Amino acid sequence: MSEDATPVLRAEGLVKTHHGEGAPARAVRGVDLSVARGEFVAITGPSGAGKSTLLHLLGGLQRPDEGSIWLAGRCTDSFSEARWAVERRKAIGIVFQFFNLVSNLSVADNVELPALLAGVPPKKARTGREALLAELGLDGKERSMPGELSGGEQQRVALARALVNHPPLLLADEPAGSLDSKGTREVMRLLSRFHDRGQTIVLVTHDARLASAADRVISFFDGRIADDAALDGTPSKRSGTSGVLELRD
Ligand SMILES: Nc1ncnc2c1ncn2[C@@H]1O[C@H](COP(=O)(O)OP(=O)(O)OP(=O)(O)O)[C@@H](O)[C@H]1O
Repeated sequence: MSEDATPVLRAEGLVKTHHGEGAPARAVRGVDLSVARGEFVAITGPSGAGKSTLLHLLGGLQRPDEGSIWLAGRCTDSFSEARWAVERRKAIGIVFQFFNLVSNLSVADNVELPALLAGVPPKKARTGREALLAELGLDGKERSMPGELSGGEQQRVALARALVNHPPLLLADEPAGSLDSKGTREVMRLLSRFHDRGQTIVLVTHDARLASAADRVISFFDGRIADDAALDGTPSKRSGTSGVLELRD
């Protein structure tokens, strides 16, 4: 297999049960998934289906009870927490619903931090930060603190932070979930723009309209993939009826 044909992300047999106060929640019940370089995959489904848990497993933020994950062909089974942290810094950008910016760091420092932690020389980190913030319409906000920005602006800072190390994979967990309709449109437009330039994206959303920005939509239900369809009309391997029309209606 040539290097380009190696999936950016592959998962096999993922299972995850949460043990909280109440009954155990079987959030992910056996997921196989392969994401090719340059794909924009949306994972959509109802609240509680297990979407966020799946994304957390894919980004190494939680460990599966069973199953394996490969990043660019490298099996992560033996990764320590520290190794996963390094991978997230270099190979995986993540944006969350509530931005997760460091509140006592400026916009500039929030975006530069992952680059500096990855060993990028300060001058190069600054150049990268400046280019991304300009691209995301945030030049002039470098010295602002996150709390001084609108939700949409904070999410754009989070996007800049996620992309500053040019990770092969971007994971997005309900990135528009706490934004108004203008902020939602903006985030989706930006995700589409980065995808057009080759960024591989896995987006989790309960909103089927947002999912239609992707070129492949996975319907997630009760911890399992119920349907997996490319939006170019390619028939689903998992069901006789494509989920595309339902999602676009
Ligand atoms: N840390 C946790 N401890 C206990 N149960 C959890 C935990 N995280 C998630 N769950 C449970 O696991 C199931 C799946 O949750 P998850 O957040 O993955 O679903 P989701 O599809 O992302 O939902 P939503 O769209 O509402 O965010 C739910 O029953 C949830 O209550």
